[in-house]
Amino acid sequence: MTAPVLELKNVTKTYHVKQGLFGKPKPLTAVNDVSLTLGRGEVLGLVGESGCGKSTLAKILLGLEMPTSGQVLVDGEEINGQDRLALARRIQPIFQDPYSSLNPRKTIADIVSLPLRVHGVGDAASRAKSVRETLDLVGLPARVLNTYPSQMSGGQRQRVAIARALIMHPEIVICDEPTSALDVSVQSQILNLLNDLRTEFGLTYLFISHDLAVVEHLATRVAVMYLGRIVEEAPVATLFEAPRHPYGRALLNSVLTPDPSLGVPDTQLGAAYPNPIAPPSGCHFHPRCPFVQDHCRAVAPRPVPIGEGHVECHLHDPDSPMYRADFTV
Ligand SMILES: Nc1ncnc2c1ncn2[C@@H]1O[C@H](COP(=O)(O)OP(=O)(O)OP(=O)(O)O)[C@@H](O)[C@H]1O
Repeated sequence: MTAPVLELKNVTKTYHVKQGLFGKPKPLTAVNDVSLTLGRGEVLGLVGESGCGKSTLAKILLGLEMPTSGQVLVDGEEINGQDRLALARRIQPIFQDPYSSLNPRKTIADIVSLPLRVHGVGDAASRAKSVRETLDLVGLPARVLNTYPSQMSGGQRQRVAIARALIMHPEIVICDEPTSALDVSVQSQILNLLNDLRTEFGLTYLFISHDLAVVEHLATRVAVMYLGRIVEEAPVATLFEAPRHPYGRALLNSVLTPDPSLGVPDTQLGAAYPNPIAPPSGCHFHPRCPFVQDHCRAVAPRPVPIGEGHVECHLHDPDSPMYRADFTV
């Protein structure tokens, strides 16, 4: 891996959720002790079912949520509360639905120049020049400058969102399902654009997607998230050829729903996704795991380094009674 540009160390985010009108708030751990490292120029694909904590992780990286515990480091420097504005210059988001993430009352010129104005970068003339150059970069003509999001197609709107993200010259872009609201015919154009921009500017992406074909196409590494934890992380080829965690395999075998708005792969795992307020004992995946044994119900697995990644499963832990040296799923 190249020098790490972004590191998460034991990051946990716990919300307190009230159930019913008079219920006492109960802890819900949306992100649970996550450690991840992104090398410069890498694309880390983050996959998992709806509710597993992907967006919460993205919000923590964007400074929109503070972690309950753990550290976020950019270029080896820990980011804390006061650094959030500075962080926003280096980490920018592209969200799923460009229509709701773009202010319908603002012109494209206003939308794309907003980050420059918020951060007090340049004067009006230099900002206008940056906007024109950035729109050109994402394949939009200067004539769109004075139009509104409603006058554009979905693909054009996502290009505007990409321009807004890039105008600050960020190092890291958090792409949260950036193509799932788009027509299939437009998706590949946007993916190719993201890929070209990454190569040209040496960008690092965290790429959140439920679409494994997209992740395989774009990512260099993949992290599989389940109930707030990264249960498997590996280079993309390794994960797609031989997933080591039973959940990783289930995801790969999943039939993707034809309706992208659902954003949920059908894992065909039978048992329902667990309630994060009352997670299963031991290994959180045990109620759905085809390899479950009593040990899994009693003891939580620990992350075991394997190759250039890690996996959390007793079958891979040499210290576990379930260890099977030859196990692949
Ligand atoms: N502000 C909040 N307050 C309470 N619970 C929250 C909050 N935000 C998220 N959660 C809960 O945290 C868990 C993780 O949610 P999150 O949105 O991060 O998942 P996700 O994987 O991004 O799902 P999706 O793909 O549907 O967006 C869920 O159980 C969700 O209900």
